[in-house]
Amino acid sequence: MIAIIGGGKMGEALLAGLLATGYEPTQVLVTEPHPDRAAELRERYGVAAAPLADSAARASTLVLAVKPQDMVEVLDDLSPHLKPDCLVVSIAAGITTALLEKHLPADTPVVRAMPNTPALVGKGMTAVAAGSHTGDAQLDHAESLLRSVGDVVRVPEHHMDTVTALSGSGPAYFYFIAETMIEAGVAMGMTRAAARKLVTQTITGAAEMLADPANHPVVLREAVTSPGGTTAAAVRELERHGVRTAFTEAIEAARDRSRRLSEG
Ligand SMILES: NC(=O)C1=CN([C@@H]2O[C@H](COP(=O)(O)OP(=O)(O)OC[C@H]3O[C@@H](n4cnc5c(N)ncnc54)[C@H](O)[C@@H]3O)[C@@H](O)[C@H]2O)C=CC1
Ligand SMILES: O=C(O)[C@@H]1CCC=N1
Repeated sequence: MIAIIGGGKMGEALLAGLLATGYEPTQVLVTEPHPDRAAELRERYGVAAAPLADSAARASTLVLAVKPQDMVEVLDDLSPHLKPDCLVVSIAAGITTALLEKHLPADTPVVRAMPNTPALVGKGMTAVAAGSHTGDAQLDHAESLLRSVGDVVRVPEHHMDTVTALSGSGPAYFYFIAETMIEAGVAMGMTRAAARKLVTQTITGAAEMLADPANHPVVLREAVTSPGGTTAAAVRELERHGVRTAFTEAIEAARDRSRRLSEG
């Protein structure tokens, strides 16, 4: 039995992914304090909602999908009820395996994971790191659960705040760029629908080319940049406005925020 604690955006994405890859609704429990939301998940997926103590007592794997700020309270509440040898997987930004272990029974195997919202369409990118009592088989199990919503890589835990800043928050950066490009098209007189179509297909196509490891981003950009042409004019403006530095500092800010989230 798997229990998902927190039926928000990411909890639902994981729930949908598990069911889509062969788990039965009877094998999954959800703990969600908002009754309307719990009812919605029950109706949409046919899974049972359970109080935290029941989920902790029945599940052999717990997936913690609550906000980092709620994590310590949730750990303290579930800890006395936890089934022996239960694997605890947290997807919360910034919450270290050391913090999880401190608030769980001694020797509890934990995995810290960082997915992203494209998990909702099966195209997530998740990084995982094991805690100090987690064996290979348990990490494999966590990885296979998360593979139900996309790709998974293993990283040393000291990289998890950087992962959070790159791929965890990353979709928001691309939406920010998309929004800006669409509005630029609208400002130049295009309909929003037409600008959106152009921008969306451009991002999709560019992402597919970038996915081939043989294609370096600089080489791809050079191929678009005709001598004396339009792209060179655009890139010169991006450099003049310090967009490269802005992105680097934005990603550093996300990493630093992730680091601070463990401090409460
Ligand atoms: N949204 C994102 O792009 C990503 C979020 N995360 C992490 O996933 C976690 C959840 O994020 P979202 O799904 O975006 O948030 P959300 O706010 O949509 O979901 C959190 C859910 O937890 C529930 N909850 C609150 N207290 C609870 C308790 N005591 N017991 C059980 N459930 C409780 C809330 O009612 C809510 O439905 C966070 O820790 C976040 O850092 C990780 C990767 C990406
Ligand atoms: O913004 C956040 O804190 C969460 C973690 C990564 C993406 N969203």
